[in-house]
Amino acid sequence: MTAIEICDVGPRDGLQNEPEVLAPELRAALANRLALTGVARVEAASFVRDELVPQMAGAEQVAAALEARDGVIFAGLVLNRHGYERLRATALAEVHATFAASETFQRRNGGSSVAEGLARTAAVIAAAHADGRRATVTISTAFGCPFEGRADPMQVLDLVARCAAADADEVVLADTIGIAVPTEVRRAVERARTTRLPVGVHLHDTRNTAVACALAAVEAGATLVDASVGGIGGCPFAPRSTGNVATEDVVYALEREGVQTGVDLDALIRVAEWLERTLAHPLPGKVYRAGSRP
Ligand SMILES: CC(C)C(=O)C(=O)O
Repeated sequence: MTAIEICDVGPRDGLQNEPEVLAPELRAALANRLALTGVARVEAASFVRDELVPQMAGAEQVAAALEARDGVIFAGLVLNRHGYERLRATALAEVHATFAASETFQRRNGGSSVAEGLARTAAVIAAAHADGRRATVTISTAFGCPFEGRADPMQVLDLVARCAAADADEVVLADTIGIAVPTEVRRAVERARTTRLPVGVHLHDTRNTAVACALAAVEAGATLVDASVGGIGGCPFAPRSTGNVATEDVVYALEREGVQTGVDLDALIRVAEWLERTLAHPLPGKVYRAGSRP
């Protein structure tokens, strides 16, 4: 049986698009609940400027309120060395450095060119390794950009190769605007694996293709799937973007297809129910409403 890792990005990518700003303690409570469900990793915080993403303010307080648990890695997202310096002062074991494949998106989201985003990422990887931390690189808009359209698969492969040359521990291909279909994802994962880096995918369900894309990615050898409990999320810098694929929807499909995720689906559904009460609105995910079985 294949086994893969699930990274729940709900406390970061999910909550960053909620109209209500949750206090750091509540965001940490979500991460701690997720850590009890068997997910391998939780992306708990984002070390970005408060004025750009107010929902992520107080990342240090989130990190301080996390409860360490065997077998679960808590990670934080950064865009540059400044973000990494903030993360460095915390106990987070893994950094997720990110830049975009598209020039326009990288300019809006990261304030730089793609080349500069890559250089910043390389600097984060070096600093993280010097501190004994794992460094994953997430390439956003790896399938398409809201401003430039479809991504060039060969340009994305070149970026993956550059991440490998910069000694990344893993690369994650992000479908920021939920535009990909399974065949594209399968080919992108296969190409990225030629660099010998472990490859993950980060999927948004904007066009209802994300669960199928996750299955295709795993068939192609992806070892990590990012997803968000309840399917919350979006991107403050991508017009009309919607949530990440719901973690419980992906776990249901993968497990039924014989892929081990290590996640207790019923426990995860209880977290989605708690989140629905906390946010006081229904979440986009399907399985938490339908239940894990008839
Ligand atoms: C910023 C990145 C990591 C992201 O969340 C996305 O591309 O969806």
